[in-house]
Amino acid sequence: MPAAEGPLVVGVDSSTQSTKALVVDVATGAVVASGQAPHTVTSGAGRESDPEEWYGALRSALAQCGDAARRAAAVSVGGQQHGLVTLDARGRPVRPALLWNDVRSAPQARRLVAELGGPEEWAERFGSVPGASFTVAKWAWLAEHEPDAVRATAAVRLPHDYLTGRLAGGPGTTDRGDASGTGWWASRTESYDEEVLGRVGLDPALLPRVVAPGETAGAVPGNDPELPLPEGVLVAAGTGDNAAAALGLGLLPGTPVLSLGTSGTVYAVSRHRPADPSGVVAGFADARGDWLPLACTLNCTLAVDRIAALLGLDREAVEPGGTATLLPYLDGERTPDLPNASGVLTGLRHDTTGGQVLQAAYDGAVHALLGALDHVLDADADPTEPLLLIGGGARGSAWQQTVRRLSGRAVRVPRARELVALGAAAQAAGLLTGEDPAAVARRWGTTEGPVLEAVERDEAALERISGVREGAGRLLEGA
Ligand SMILES: Nc1ncnc2c1ncn2[C@@H]1O[C@H](COP(=O)(O)OP(=O)(O)O)[C@@H](O)[C@H]1O
Ligand SMILES: O=C(CO)[C@@H](O)[C@H](O)COP(=O)(O)O
Repeated sequence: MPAAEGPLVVGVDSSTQSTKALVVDVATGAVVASGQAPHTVTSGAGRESDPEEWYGALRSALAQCGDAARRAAAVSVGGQQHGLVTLDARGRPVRPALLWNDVRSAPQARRLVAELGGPEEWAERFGSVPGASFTVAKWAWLAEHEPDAVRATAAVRLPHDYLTGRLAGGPGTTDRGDASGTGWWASRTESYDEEVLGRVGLDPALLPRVVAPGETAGAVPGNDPELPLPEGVLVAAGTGDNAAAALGLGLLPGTPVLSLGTSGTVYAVSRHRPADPSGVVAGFADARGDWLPLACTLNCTLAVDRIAALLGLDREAVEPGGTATLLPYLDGERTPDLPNASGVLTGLRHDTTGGQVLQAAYDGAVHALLGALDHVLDADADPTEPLLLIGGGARGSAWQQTVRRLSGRAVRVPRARELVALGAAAQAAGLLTGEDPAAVARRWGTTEGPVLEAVERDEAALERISGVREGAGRLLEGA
């Protein structure tokens, strides 16, 4: 790894499957050390993860960075959005966190939307119509199913809040980007909404202070001998992982991003506060003071990898042609809003090959994301602007070619791999230098990488998938 010129900062990505840490040179953006450690996520009815394990993974990822982490001057955490972390009076988790992809809270979300004025009112006031992923629905689920856990809760946090709190100590903070995915932070007023909190019986005193963009969350007190960071390291506000990636790309309004990770997301930065009553677009805030309209699917890389495993194929062993259509809703789905759906495979013939079925899985996953692309972009966005492709899946040729064929747009694949961790690093760098974190990332050249030229959009495949989705009707609603 290259020698450092400037001060060093640490950027952390605590996502669904793992924690990744990068030590980055503020002067050049060079990654001088990195580490990664996995998380355990439950399978079955729900999706839960132990916050203590995330902190262990953070310590382990930092330890892999060796001496570089011990020389860092600032740190920041980007975390998976929406997860409900409940802490007791001593700051310990009351129970495992309920994650963004846990669909058990779908009935609570529907009830809340109906009780508080319907989708238009939610979109106008909160920027989003909450589904099962939103923290408010998870809290309502917990109150209904585990009232003892709710009674034992002295603090409510999001995943990045929890880790930021473990690093900085103190009473706890969050930021506008991650707060905007809770369903109790109103984008209209940029503050916690007492009416919705009252409705779900959550005392606002249990929530963290929302620090302003550029404000510090504190400094590492140096009381954890197993944390390989020096005492006094500044801790930046941190944010949700998608908002962190937007920082890491130095994103300007109108440039679309498609992220292929555990979740699939499509988003853009906007100067206008989003308010989509259809619920397709979540009207998140970004980490700088703008907005981040975003659509998210539950079934992306893990679902396609699972189909490849079922077929006994390598994930790249796709074949063109055929009539197979696959809706890969293995975990239920969020976009479209079908929390109880399961996967659907149709259009099989005697000559259908396994490779064609695998290609159909990629097509189904990408179709859901591209369907939301026009909704996240402002009317003035330039349609010739290349789509930025990021996340673990962006490294795969089958993913790249599927996005290219179904979008009809040019696709840029940044060489920089960990955009969430880089965005957190840029936020930490901004805290040190006073620069805008997105400008830091642009200075680092994080979007540099090959551009795949646009090809003609495969309208026939898109229409076939839309037709199957419409025709599947009640099949997709059942448990
Ligand atoms: N070379 C690759 N080709 C295609 N997919 C990949 C490749 N490497 C990793 N992936 C996929 O990326 C996923 C992880 O993406 P990542 O963005 O790191 O996850 P997370 O959303 O949890 O941060 C894995 O589940 C895997 O399917
Ligand atoms: O719920 C959302 C966005 O609203 C997800 O994007 C989560 O933030 C999880 O992200 P990854 O683990 O896939 O990065």
